[in-house]
Parts: sequence; C-alpha cells; structure tokens
Amino acid sequence: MTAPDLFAREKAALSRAKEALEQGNGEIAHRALADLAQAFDRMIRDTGRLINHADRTERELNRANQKLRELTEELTFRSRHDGLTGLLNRETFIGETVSLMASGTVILLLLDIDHFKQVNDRYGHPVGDRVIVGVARVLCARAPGQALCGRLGGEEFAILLPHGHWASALHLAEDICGGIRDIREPAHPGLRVTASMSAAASAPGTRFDTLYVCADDALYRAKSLGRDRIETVADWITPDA
Ligand SMILES: Nc1nc2c(ncn2[C@@H]2O[C@H](COP(=O)(O)OP(=O)(O)OP(=O)(O)O)[C@@H](O)[C@H]2O)c(=O)[nH]1
Repeated sequence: MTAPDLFAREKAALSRAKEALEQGNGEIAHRALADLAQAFDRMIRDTGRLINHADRTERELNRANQKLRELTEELTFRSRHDGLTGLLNRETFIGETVSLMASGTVILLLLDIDHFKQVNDRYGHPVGDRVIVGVARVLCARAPGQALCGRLGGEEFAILLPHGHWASALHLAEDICGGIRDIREPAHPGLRVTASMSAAASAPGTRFDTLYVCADDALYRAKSLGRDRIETVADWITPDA
C-alpha cells in the first residue's frame, strides 16, 4: 500500500494555476490563483501545526529520556549500596576490594558494634537502626577519600585502605572507635555505643578470603578480650599464606 500524498490538494491547485497561466485565460487564471493562495495558506497552517507537534513530541521524548537516565542512576546506586546507611553493600565492597587486591597492598579494617542485640532489646529496633546509621556516619567522616566503606551485614562494617600506611590505619581505627563512643541518642541519654575492630594488611595478589579470615579472627579476639578495642594481625598476609 502506498502512503497517501499529503500535498495532493496543493499539487492539484498548483497544476491548475500553471495550466491557466499557460492558457492565458485571465478569469480562469484568477480563480486558479485564488485556489492556490488558499491551498498555500492551508499548507502554512498545517506545517506550523506539524512543527509544533514535532517540537512537543521532542520535548516529551527529552523529558522521558532524562527520567530514564535518573532512574538508571538510582537503580545502579541502589544495587551497589546498602539501603539503610548508603555505604557500599557487601557484594560491591568485596568486588571492589578483590580488584584492588590483585595489584596492590591493602589494609582491611573490620568493625562490629558491641552487644548490639541489647541495644535493640532495650531501646527498640528503630533506635538500633539509628545507631547503625550513626556508626556509618562516623566511618564516612573519618575514612580518607580513597578508602572503601562498606556494611558487610547487620552490625558489621569494613573499611578498605588501598596502599594503606599501617600506623595511619591504626590511628584511623582508634579515631573511629572514639567517634562511636561519642554517639548519643537525645531521647535515650543512657545509651552508650562501642565497637570492636581489627586490622590486617596484605601483599598484592592475596585472596580476599584469606585476608578476611585473618581479620575476622582478630575481630573475634577483640570481642573475647573485652570489646571496645582493636586487635591486629601482626604479619602482612601474602598470596602463599
Ligand atoms: N536494628 C537493627 N538490628 C539489626 C540489623 N541487622 C542485624 N541486627 C541485629 O543485630 C544483632 C546482632 O546480635 P549478635 O550477633 O548477637 O551480636 P551482639 O549482640 O552485637 O554481640 P557481640 O557482637 O558479641 O558484641 C541481632 O539482634 C540482630 O537482630 C538492622 O539492620 N537493624
């Protein structure tokens, strides 16, 4: 099926006008010219409408595209971050750490809030949530720009320091523990929060699991030695460990 000729009427008016001019008949030419003027008028109006419509459609398309871009960005953010704290989620934290460990030295700090179950039991889950957010804020505020900050699960957090300096990492851990001790809930003046931490360093090419197990053992030690303290893995972990 062929598409309809959008300008059929205008073309007919034009050919009538041409014909009348060729014949030199003044009256017919006059009528044909009037027809042509009408057709031309209509064409200008229709073209104007079409252009307006096309402009509107383009604006709507641009708006839809912009919305789509924003939604994609939001979805990407949500898929990479923890919903409560905005820190990297477990999968993203581990994935990015694995990449960094392939070619560089890293220091991993693990952090676990102490007796967090009691916070929930005594003050309620929403207060527990606020404490988790408060801890995340302490991490974000203290960690250097190139560090990765993640929430590995419930009340467990991690910081990855690429090319980290051991003494600075320990200083950072002390600073974070201090910041967590300062967390307050105005509605519950008696609430005190502490966290246990561990630190472990690894040479390039070390597997994440190897580093994590060592750091986790040290964290367990910090818990069993009384909590609110930092335990370290003495030796650098190497790929053949
Ligand atoms: N409010 C809140 N609680 C959570 C969340 N995720 C995990 N929890 C709670 O965290 C608590 C963790 O308790 P445990 O693993 O026994 O550890 P703990 O009480 O902190 O004790 P230690 O780690 O040994 O000091 C549990 O009661 C969980 O329900 C969360 O997103 N929000």
